[in-house]
Amino acid sequence: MKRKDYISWDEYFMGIALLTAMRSKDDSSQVGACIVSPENKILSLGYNGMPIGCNDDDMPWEREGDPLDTKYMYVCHAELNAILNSAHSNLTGARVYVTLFPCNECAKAIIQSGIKEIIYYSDKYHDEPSSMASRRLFNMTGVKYRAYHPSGRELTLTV
Ligand SMILES: Nc1ccn([C@H]2C[C@H](O)[C@@H](COP(=O)(O)O)O2)c(=O)n1
Ligand SMILES: [Zn+2]
Repeated sequence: MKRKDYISWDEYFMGIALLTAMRSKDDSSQVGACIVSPENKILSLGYNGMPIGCNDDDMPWEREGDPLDTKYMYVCHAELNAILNSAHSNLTGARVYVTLFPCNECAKAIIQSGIKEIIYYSDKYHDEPSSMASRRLFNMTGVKYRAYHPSGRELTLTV
């Protein structure tokens, strides 16, 4: 008999985005992104982290203070990393599952890459100018976005 309690595509890909986020060294926000083709094939993954070659232990992870001593000047966002990690894939018509709604910089990269849909888990910066600009960009360019509605299913991994 065919199993009935298999996970949905949305649960599967958001689950992978959440797992990918667990690689992040950022203390306050761990973000993961999973880019998926129209045929439901995973094209790329990314999480927020320092650029290749920068030692995580030598970089600032602070949120406040002298801008040069905060993480914001240096960290690569999950969505951008996922796009850059997919260098050999065509992202036209793809969708991205991301654990945090994209900032305006990632919104620009998403649009330019050809990704057409965003499924996001958290929208905790909804009222920040960065999120407002992202929505403006997505609305103008026809990129769809929707909140992920957690199914409540608990997935346990023993690693
Ligand atoms: N869509 C986003 C938004 C933010 N990030 C990264 C950038 C930082 O590492 C962190 C946000 O830190 P916070 O201001 O919450 O302390 O998340 C991202 O990867 N994608
Ligand atoms: Zn971003």
